[in-house]
Amino acid sequence: MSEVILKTTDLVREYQMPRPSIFSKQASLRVLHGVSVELAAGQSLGIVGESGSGKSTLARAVMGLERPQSGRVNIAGNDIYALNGADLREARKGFQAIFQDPYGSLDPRHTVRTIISEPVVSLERGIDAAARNRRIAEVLEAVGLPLASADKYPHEFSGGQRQRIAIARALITRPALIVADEPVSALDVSIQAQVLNLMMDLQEKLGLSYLFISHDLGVVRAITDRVAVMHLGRIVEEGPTGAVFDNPRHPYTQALVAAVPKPFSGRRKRVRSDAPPQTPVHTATTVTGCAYAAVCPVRQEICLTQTPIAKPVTPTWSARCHFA
Ligand SMILES: Nc1ncnc2c1ncn2[C@@H]1O[C@H](COP(=O)(O)OP(=O)(O)OP(=O)(O)O)[C@@H](O)[C@H]1O
Repeated sequence: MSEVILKTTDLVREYQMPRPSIFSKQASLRVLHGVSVELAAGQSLGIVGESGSGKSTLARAVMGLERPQSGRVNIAGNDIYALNGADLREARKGFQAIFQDPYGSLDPRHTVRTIISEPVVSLERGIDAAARNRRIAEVLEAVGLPLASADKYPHEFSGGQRQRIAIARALITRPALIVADEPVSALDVSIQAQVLNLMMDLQEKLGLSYLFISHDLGVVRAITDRVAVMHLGRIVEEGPTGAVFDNPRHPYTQALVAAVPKPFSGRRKRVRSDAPPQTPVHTATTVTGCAYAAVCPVRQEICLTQTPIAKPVTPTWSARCHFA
């Protein structure tokens, strides 16, 4: 077994509920009921489940943002809630987050340079301006944005570009683990595929590990090696993604999978750039459950659509896609 980058043990998280009256007893809502998950270095673990099942609460607990009432979060050998001060800052460089909303998560008053460099400024206090600028150039290049983007403001970018900025900010401390909470849910389906492909490329190049939270099983199938299914704050099933989705054992997983539209039943398969165009593109099943694909004339990448394209086209195979 390869090195474990993330291990949560019996996480319990409760929220205090408002008292209906001063005479009522304080009630609490238990959202995580002893959640234990494990992620091997360089791999991706998906967390799926209905809205309200506790996925984001788990993400916040892993990120050290909300202390659980009990249980432990261990990242790269560090017990996160046992650390503080310089030790915590050092450990924090090793894990970063990407959130759902590329509009809300970037401060509109700041330039991209300021936004991207914020994690190094707060976690690597001794870093000088030249080293910081080198890091900014490095991460902008990694996410496919021009260096000139650094001096622009978030409103000057599209949703997909903003999510690239969020990814650049997450990469700047050179983390090993990225917690991605619904990172593509707010994006157009065609842009979702580009961002997912970027995340997969970065994983290959940088050896990243992803804790990938999504309610979209198609997206999770595309990007994760293993998946844990959450129901009412408990993990009810965990295993290799293909096996869990193709042969779900828990009735809740069976219901989740059954609720997904047909194209989802396609298996994960990457088409490499040198692969011959042997599969007619109109049979394409996309990562997002769309059934049609066409090559974008601008980006020369496969774009995904929910409606049929006029006629089958032969893509240039300049991007990876997922086929039935
Ligand atoms: N700060 C909070 N105070 C009180 N209750 C909360 C708080 N945060 C979350 N909850 C409750 O915890 C439960 C789980 O919420 P959570 O956001 O983790 O679910 P989720 O699976 O991520 O849902 P979604 O997919 O809709 O984001 C919900 O019932 C939610 O109302």
